[in-house]
Amino acid sequence: MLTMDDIIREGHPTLRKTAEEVEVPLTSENKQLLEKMMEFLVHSQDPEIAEQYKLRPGVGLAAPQIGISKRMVVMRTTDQQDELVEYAFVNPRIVSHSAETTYLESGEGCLSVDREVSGIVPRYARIKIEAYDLNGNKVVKRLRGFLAIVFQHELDHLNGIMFYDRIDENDPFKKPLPPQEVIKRNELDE
Ligand SMILES: COc1ccccc1NC(=O)N[C@H](C(=O)N(CC(=O)NO)CC1CCCC1)C(C)(C)C
Ligand SMILES: [Zn+2]
Repeated sequence: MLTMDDIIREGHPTLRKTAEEVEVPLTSENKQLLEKMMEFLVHSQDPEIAEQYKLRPGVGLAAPQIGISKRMVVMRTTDQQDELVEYAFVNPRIVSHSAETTYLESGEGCLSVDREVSGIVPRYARIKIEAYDLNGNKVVKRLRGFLAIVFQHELDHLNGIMFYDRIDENDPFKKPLPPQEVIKRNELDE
């Protein structure tokens, strides 16, 4: 089983690489890898196992975080109907997104970052994504809320981006402007 020892931490070069596309349908090796990543999230959300192995409560994990530079991510959290959702995505991408942005009031953390980095991490509020699932089937989904944030956080890992890269260092707690306010400002300029 995967434990925190298998998760590489900031400073490891693999976290800054662009991960490679994965051949679909998945080889059994890549399928097993994706299943082990999902198993980590399940374990990390099980009070007994998480306590025993000192696992941080994970809601998402990208393959580069276990040192494997492949475009594969897993997510396990509750959706807006408070239903448990588990996603294993291969070659995921955002095909369209809202102009509106969202962010976690409390900021973000990362399984690969052993320190607090405070500040607002702007994310698209709503996204339409395409990916392949464990069985190589094409998936098209619309995500919003926390799920959309987790997806964007994991997708960044496939492109060598860490959450704190997105915090405005000059004004870490600047709230991203909703687009309608931006439009009003432009009208004033004319
Ligand atoms: C069961 O756990 C929860 C239940 C309800 C709300 C939140 C959580 N857990 C998390 O947000 N967990 C974070 C997480 O897994 N990640 C994923 C990660 O580091 N992926 O690379 C960081 C999150 C920050 C924003 C989205 C994902 C860590 C870095 C704090 C472990
Ligand atoms: Zn992370």
